Amino acid sequence: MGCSGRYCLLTLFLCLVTELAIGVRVVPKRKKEAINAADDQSTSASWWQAGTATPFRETGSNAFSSTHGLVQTHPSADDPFGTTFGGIGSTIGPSSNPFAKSGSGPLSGGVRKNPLPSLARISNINGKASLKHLDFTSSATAELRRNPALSAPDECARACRENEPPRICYYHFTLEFYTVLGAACQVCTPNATNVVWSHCQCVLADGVERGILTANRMLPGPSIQVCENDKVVIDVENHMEVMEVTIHWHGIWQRGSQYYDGVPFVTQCPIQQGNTFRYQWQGNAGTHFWHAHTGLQKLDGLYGSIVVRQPPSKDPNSHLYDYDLTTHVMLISDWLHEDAAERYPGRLAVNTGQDPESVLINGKGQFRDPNTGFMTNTPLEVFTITPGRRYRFRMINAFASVCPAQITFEGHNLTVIATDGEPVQPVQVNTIISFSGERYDFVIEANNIPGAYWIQVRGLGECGIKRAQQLGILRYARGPYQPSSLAPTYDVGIPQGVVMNPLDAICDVKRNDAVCVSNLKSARPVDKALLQDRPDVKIFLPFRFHFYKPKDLFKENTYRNFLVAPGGDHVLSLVDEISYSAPPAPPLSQMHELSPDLFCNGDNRPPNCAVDCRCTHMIDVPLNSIVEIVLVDEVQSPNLSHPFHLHGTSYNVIGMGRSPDKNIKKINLKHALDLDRKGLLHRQYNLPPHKDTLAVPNNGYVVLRLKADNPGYWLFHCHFIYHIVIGMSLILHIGTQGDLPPVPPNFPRCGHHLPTISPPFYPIH
Ligand SMILES: CC(=O)NCCc1ccc(O)c(O)c1
Repeated sequence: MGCSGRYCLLTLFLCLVTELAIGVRVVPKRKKEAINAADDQSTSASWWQAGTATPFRETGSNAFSSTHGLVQTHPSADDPFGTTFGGIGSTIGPSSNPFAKSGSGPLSGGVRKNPLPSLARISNINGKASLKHLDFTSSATAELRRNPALSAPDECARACRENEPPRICYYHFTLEFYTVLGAACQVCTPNATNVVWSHCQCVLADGVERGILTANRMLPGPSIQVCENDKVVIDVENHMEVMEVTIHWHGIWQRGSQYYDGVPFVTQCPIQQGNTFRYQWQGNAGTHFWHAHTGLQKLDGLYGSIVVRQPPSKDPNSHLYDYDLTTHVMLISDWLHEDAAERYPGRLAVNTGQDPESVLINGKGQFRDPNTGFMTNTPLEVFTITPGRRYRFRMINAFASVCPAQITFEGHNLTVIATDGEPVQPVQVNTIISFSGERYDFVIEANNIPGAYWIQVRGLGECGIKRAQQLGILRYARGPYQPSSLAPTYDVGIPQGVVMNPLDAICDVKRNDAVCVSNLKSARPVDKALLQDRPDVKIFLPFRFHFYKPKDLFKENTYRNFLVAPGGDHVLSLVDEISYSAPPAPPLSQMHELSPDLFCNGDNRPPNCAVDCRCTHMIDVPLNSIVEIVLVDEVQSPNLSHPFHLHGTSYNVIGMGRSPDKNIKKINLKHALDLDRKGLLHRQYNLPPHKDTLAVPNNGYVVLRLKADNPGYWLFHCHFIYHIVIGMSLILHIGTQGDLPPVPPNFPRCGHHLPTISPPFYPIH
């Protein structure tokens, strides 16, 4: 079968190129009927169907590439090469801040008075309106007007300089129920120069219509890009009907701002519908991201990037790149074509399991309907580079499902220089495998023949079943927009070469085909105290699933939560034989009101706690103690490696691997303890890398160390979203109540209301 008319089945890769130009219609959710419906509407061509004489794709400044693209106009003070990314910003004038008061202060607009060319090449951040935010709602406007100390998002996304005073960067997120391919997509018509107006509220995703959740009607939501020492203020206005929410700032340590970590019923009460909650924190440097931490909302669209930049002098790897552009942030996410809640607890017949249909790169992509072969024609993400230059890319794995993601750039090596925000000694690889919650920063040198090259993101593990993948384009400025090679398919991908983060977890031998996370070396000093032989506290944490027999689960008057895994098993998550359940109010702000009986851990199990023990799993460690955590994978499901994320601080990866004992088919706590006693747990103390999210190899273990110097209640959990909701979490409680900053004034409260039952007002007959 080949191409039939505009469509093609098997020779999709050939047609991808032509499809972009001729505009194939979108594949809607309900397969057959809906495609016919789309056929009926095809006479009124939508603007993303680039069937016009001057397809917007040719300009490089359409709405989609404009937030992440690069055009050759409007050279700025910071951009000696004239390769500034203009896009939207270049169309709406010189100032990013529509409220800019000319003359003085942080609101004085985007024109820099004292450019520092020596820094420009390192951090080529254009101070103009390059970041799409759509957050100038009346309340955001009012706040910026009211408070002249605040800087707007585009003023904060800038080159960072050593002696520059910090800014207060203000963001406003409006959270709503929203739609992919809603009517906004008919309103955002490109103008004569093919530039879509800056407040376009069209969300395209992979071209498949569905209801979603958004912040400021964008996918991903607004990007927070600031300099180290800036203060970041985000007003989160929740307009999601009948939904509570919290936002977690993944990778931000929240030192001194413990109350703004965004964990429901741990650090705050969730934000009710109609309420606004003001988060404020100062970020540690690095590539991070924000996402909803309540329920499954993250998977429905509530996420966005955070970049905290530093002056080049503070980054040990700054000599390795020329540009660190706001547009070269690469957030990858997995994507369903229905609400995430459709898969929880999970179905038995259709749409079983929790595996995504699709993958997005910065919220963009195309989708090939496996039943029809039809492909959507929505735009792919394009990253533009200039020949000879070296670019820092900041990749964020915002996946929510269990699939690892593999990212490969055709014709280009990747030099990994940081992970989870922390610098590492550079290593050159060809492909990076990452897990939910991880970040990898890498340098790409534009040293190939100027042209366009494919970027491929493949979902591995369970995603291999549906062959979920996505493509993007790495484009040389002034070159063609379309790669000359065939589009890589799931099965015939870009050659993989050296792998960062191999799934086989063979990390204790020298090899030249792969680099394990535990082989990375920190590029900043590691606290000596962390590397002592005996940590102050040593915690072994095995984790697994409890498999329910339906007759035990569906008993009269019992309502235990569970997940229907892809194979139909009904499972509950256990860490150290405990399934985490949230307390009714946050211990951080309302500890004195919570019954001590709520809390438990491996040494203090509630009386009569059964095989599916549920309580608020909390482990106390003294402030400033050196803590070692050994995570042991007792899940024993092939293909599944669980990434554990720690809030409040990073840890150092001392070791990872599998049992050296070939007779041991499955590792468990007892065996790991045994290995440790014999000194056979792999540990290495030479500059172990800092991370905050790390996959425990399947049938293996990891050894982590941290200094417990940030007091608070910090969630430590598997970052797979469906595993969080079935209890694969615990609280690492560092220090005591007295070590905490005071509860902010008027901090929202929550909890049960169970007064004594009062006597009736009127006599009962
Ligand atoms: C035999 C077995 O281990 N089955 C469970 C596997 C599983 C459990 C939970 C998930 O989310 C998942 O994707 C897969």
